[in-house]
Amino acid sequence: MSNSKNNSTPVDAPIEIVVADIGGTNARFAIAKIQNGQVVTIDNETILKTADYATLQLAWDAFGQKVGRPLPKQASMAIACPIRGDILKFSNSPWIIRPALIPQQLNLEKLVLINDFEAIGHAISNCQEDHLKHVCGPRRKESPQGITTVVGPGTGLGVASLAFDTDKYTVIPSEGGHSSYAPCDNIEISILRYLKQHYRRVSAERIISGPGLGNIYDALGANAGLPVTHHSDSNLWEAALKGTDHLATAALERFCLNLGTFCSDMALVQLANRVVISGGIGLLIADYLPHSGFAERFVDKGRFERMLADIPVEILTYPQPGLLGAAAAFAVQHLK
Ligand SMILES: Nc1ncnc2c1ncn2[C@@H]1O[C@H](COP(=O)(O)OP(=O)(O)OP(=O)(O)O)[C@@H](O)[C@H]1O
Repeated sequence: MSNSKNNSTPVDAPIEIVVADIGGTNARFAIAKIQNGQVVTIDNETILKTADYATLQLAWDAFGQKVGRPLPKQASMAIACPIRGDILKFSNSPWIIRPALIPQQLNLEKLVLINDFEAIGHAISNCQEDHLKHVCGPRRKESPQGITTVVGPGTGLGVASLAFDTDKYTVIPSEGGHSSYAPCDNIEISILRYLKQHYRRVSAERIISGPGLGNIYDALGANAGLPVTHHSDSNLWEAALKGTDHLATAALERFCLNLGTFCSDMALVQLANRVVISGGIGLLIADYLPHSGFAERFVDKGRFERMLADIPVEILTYPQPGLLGAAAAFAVQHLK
C-alpha cells in the first residue's frame, strides 16, 4: 500500500481510523489501518453524494450503517475548503462544519482535519509509482526532490505544492484555483466575455473543473450563434470523451489547453520541477490528455519555454487519493 518516507523501527500495534474525503459533489468514507506510521490497508470504501445528506453527521451515520459495526473513535478528514477559523464553509456545497463540535457529534476521541488538496499531496507521496502516469516532458527516473506542483480539477480546482527534502516531504495547501482566469487567444477572450455576463469575477475554476466544461461548451455555442446549452455535466463529459457531440469535444480540447496554461502558471509561481494532475477530472482524462494540446500549451511560456520543457507532468491514477492522503496525514501525525 505505502512507500511512505517515514522510517520507524519500533513495531506499533495497528490502529483503525475512519478516513473521509469530503468534496463538493462526493463524500467518500473508508476504514484505514495504520501501523508504524504507514497506511497498511483501506477498506469499506463508500462514496455518498453530498447533495443526498443535509449534514456531515447524517452522511457519517449512513456510512456507519453500511459498515455494520461501531466505527473507530479516531478519524482523519480531508475537506474541500481552507481549514481556518471556527466555521468551515465549502465553496461548492451547502455543508457547514464546526471543527470544535465534530468530536462530540461523531463520538470521536481524536480527529485530524486537513484541506482536501493537502490530502492529495500526501497521497502522491505515498502511492506506488505505477499510479503516476506520464503526460509530457522528460520521464522522471528518480524520486522527486524540490517542489512538485499539484493541480486537481474536480467540482472545483484544487492546487497545492509538495516540498521534498531527501526522505521527507511537506504539503503546502493553497487556494490557487481561485486565481483569475487568464485567456491566451481570441477564443478564450470570447469565453471570458461570455462568462463575465454570468459571474462577477471569472476565476480559473470556472473553466478548469467538472462544471467548467459546461461553461466552455455554452460559451463556444453562444459565440458561434448556436442554440445550445448543456444540461448535465456527466452527460457532457461522456459525450466529449466519446466524441458523440463535436461541440463537446471542442470544449474538451479547449479545457485541455487551459489546463496546460494553468499548470505551467502554477509551476512558475511555485518554481516547481514537477507537476502532478489529480482530481476526479484528472482521472477521467488520463488517457485523453497526453494526445491533446495540453503539452504544447504547458511549454508556451515565451522566455520560459525551455524551463517548462524540462518539467515532467504526470497524472495521479490512484482511484481514491483523498482517502489514502487522509490516512497518510494521520499516520504522519501519529508518529510525532
Ligand atoms: N459521471 C459523473 N458523475 C459525477 N460527476 C461527473 C461525472 N462526469 C464528470 N463529472 C464532473 O466531475 C465533478 C466531480 O468531480 P470529483 O469526483 O473530483 O468531485 P469532488 O471530489 O466532489 O470535487 P471537489 O473535491 O473538487 O469538490 C462534477 O462536479 C462534474 O462536473
